Amino acid sequence: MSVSSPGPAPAQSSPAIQLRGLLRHFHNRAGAVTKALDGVSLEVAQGEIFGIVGRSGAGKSTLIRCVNLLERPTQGEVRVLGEDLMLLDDAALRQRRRGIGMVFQHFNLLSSRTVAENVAFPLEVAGVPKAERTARVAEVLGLVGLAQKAENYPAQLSGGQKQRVGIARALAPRPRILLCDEATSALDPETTHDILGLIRQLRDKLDLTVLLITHEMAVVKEICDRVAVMEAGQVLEQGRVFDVFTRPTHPTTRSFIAGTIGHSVPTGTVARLPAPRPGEEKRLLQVLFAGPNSTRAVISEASRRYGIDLDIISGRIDEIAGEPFGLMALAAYGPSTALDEAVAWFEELGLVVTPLAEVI
Ligand SMILES: Nc1ncnc2c1ncn2[C@@H]1O[C@H](COP(=O)(O)OP(=O)(O)OP(=O)(O)O)[C@@H](O)[C@H]1O
Repeated sequence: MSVSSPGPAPAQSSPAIQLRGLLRHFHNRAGAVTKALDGVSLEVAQGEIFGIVGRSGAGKSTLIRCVNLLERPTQGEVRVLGEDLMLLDDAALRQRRRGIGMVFQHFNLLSSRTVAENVAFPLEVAGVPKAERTARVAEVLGLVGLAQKAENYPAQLSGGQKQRVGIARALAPRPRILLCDEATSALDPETTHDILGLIRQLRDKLDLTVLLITHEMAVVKEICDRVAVMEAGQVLEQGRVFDVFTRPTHPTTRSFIAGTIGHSVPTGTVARLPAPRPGEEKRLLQVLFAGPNSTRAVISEASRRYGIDLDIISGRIDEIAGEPFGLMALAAYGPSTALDEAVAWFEELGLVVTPLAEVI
């Protein structure tokens, strides 16, 4: 048995992963049903890093486990590299799973084995001859920057190093697809950044397709090309990360994003803002803008059109995958209806307006 790429070569145009109408229902003893997946459809293109984000219980783990059929959907279609996995017998499925590597939150390393032995494990299971195994282990440990640690035991490694071993083990059988199940959730922010950087590098170098699940929008912002936002077993929205961040359509997405790119406005500044005049209101707003509309021009025009005052409290430019977007905190003063009209006009122009209280 060799470690050459498992499974049939895909047609170039077919998506790496296609999920259609997935249902996964769990029945408890009392007869109640949990719809962990309630009609999920999505496609991940070859070479893409696709994120699934959602709160605890949204159905993310169930979904990612359906991709290699560790979890069998109650209904729906799971296609990987164009092939319907649900139609395969056990032996064929075991073989295809070698083409789908998996990385776990808690690394799942065997403590009694060295780093090299952990990485060799899936190759042993696949019956790869020893010499070939040794060469491949050295190669993947080099890829993840752990060549010097081959003879160490997991207990001698930091969390980030353990995850590098987890990634090397997943890559040893030369998968085309890498599933990452909260791969950085047990790591500190700096190590998270390193591991995400490594995953991106490996995607580029090995032409991998990566599907990751996370509860952190910051992870999505840092590494993903596209994202699906999940809640209660359903996909609320999906699209390019830049579009979902700058034009979220669902309140859950907005609240996820708010926590990630939200404003920090000094409380003293807010406290010093003047009170509204009688018959007027004061609203503190965050305005997110991307694309052709310059905010400064939009803000002065809104003042003129609606007879309101708009004071800029703070502003900054952020970016996702090199594409810039602006964030501005505004204090808006005027009659309630005029403020409503101005906000509606901003939104018509494609700006995303959120009460500042929701983002600080
Ligand atoms: N084996 C199971 N038996 C019964 N219910 C389950 C099972 N696995 C998951 N569930 C339920 O399905 C729903 C989705 O769970 P899932 O673990 O997929 O969510 P998640 O988004 O990954 O959350 P977390 O991040 O907390 O793992 C939850 O309500 C969970 O309790």
